[in-house]
Amino acid sequence: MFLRAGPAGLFRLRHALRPVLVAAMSTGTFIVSQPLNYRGGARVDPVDTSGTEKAFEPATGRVIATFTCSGEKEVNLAVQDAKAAFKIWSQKSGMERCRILLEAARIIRDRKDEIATVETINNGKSIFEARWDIDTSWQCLEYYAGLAGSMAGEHIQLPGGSFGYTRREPLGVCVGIGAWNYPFQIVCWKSAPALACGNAMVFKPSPFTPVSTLLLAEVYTEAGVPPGLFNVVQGGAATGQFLCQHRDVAKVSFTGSVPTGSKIMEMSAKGIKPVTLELGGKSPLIIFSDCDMKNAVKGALMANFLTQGEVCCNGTRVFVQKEILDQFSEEVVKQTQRIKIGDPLLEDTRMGPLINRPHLERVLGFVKVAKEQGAKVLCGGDLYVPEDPKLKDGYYMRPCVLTNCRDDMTCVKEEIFGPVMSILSFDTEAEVLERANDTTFGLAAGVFTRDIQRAHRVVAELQAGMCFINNYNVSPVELPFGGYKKSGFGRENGRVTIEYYSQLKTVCVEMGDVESAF
Ligand SMILES: NC(=O)C1=CN([C@@H]2O[C@H](COP(=O)(O)OP(=O)(O)OC[C@H]3O[C@@H](n4cnc5c(N)ncnc54)[C@H](O)[C@@H]3O)[C@@H](O)[C@H]2O)C=CC1
Ligand SMILES: NCCCC(=O)O
Repeated sequence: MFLRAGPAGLFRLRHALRPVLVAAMSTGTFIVSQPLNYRGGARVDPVDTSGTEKAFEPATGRVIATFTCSGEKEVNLAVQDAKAAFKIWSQKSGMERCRILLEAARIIRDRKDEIATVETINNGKSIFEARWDIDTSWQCLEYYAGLAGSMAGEHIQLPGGSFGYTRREPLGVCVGIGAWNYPFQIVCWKSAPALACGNAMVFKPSPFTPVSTLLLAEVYTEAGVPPGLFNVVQGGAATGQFLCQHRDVAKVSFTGSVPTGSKIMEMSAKGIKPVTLELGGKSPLIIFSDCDMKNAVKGALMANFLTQGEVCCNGTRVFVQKEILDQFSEEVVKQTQRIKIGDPLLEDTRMGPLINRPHLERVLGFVKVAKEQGAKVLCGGDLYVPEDPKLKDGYYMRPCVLTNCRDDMTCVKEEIFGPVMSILSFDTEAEVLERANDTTFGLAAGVFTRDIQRAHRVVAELQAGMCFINNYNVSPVELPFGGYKKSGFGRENGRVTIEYYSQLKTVCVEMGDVESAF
């Protein structure tokens, strides 16, 4: 599918052909034949291996790429290239970095349809949604481009004309490790602040979704970052471990599950490396009886069914005040049954396939256990086989709404990471707050009410890093995103993320004589 990048003429030809290529990309046709590692400003095959992996098109179950996982030598080469590029990049002014990041944002905007199409093919989410993800990706680059030029330290006056100042300095080579649910957005949310602060990055995508990260690598090169500033190594746990344990890596930013996050923290602790951990969740969404019902129902769908429910911050525990339980459930079911499932590249599809067969079976298993434990299925929760024969081996299921749920059920306690909403009823504000917080996770939470005092009182009590009032799962890049408790720490997006990709140097300047104790 991708033409090889080579001389400038061929590069221009590829640009000219892009709209045609995008139009030609349909479900069941895409194959990746180029190398999937990126080092020194070009696609490369790894010099050594820690196994091979296959990437699939979830819509059809077809293999779209077979690739080599990077071994220790390849990881080392990527880190050394990043180290060399860091020397050049970290010496640039904030405004110079700003211009290059803005150019990268512009290229992503121009290539939005192509990147969204590749994302849809490899992840399974609908093209409609993938375009949203690409928007939040270039917006992130634009946002941090804006901050790059204004990063500064402080000047502090001291007695006798002496003074101090602080310098905000980059960390060095940062590692990013991503999950498969938002492949392009995740790599942008990590690399944009890292590069804006003057760091280099080596990124490892999930082996399930290796493809779109390469497009970002090419975009950065085209925008003018030094070769080696942004490198990609492919692979699974072994490759990730080589990265985390590498002595020249200054920081690890990880998105993924709690057990892997815990291992990453352990490895980083050995090297005293700072980590950002964006982990799982089991977030509460609280619907009070005075809510705007139409918006609350829309919010519940947004909180549960984007990306086939494979979203870490989903509000999967939907607490509904008893007075409106029946009306709310009826309306949610009606709207859920209208969701169009099928070929994710079709414009009117709103739910595509899950990421792979084992994950689909795992999610269906949760529904089965929920029924055994007494939950009632109001709709969905079963396999879906689209009529189109080319989709028959895809990983589809109908979105599921469960009611009669109790706090001790597996579907209410564990992260399902699929399109399964659990409805629970409640009586009072105090009761629902206690139940909402009764979890080891703390990524997100939401509340729907028309009572403004109650809305703020409730979010102040919720133990979650990302709270929504009268909406859910919107992702403005200006707002910090991250978890409490086992959902992790550190933040992505917003001004505060600068703190996680830079360090402060304090300089103390004596203007008089040294007052010595000796
Ligand atoms: N808080 C957030 O922003 C998000 C959290 N997640 C969470 O991620 C999970 C789903 O993603 P998965 O990819 O299945 O998670 P995962 O933890 O299995 O894998 C995540 C990444 O870590 C790598 N990895 C696995 N073992 C490793 C090791 N020992 N050392 C270094 N790297 C290793 C994987 O290859 C992959 O790139 C869910 O729990 C979900 O809630 C997903 C997206 C966003
Ligand atoms: N835009 C949603 C980010 C959350 C996630 O990566 O799961």
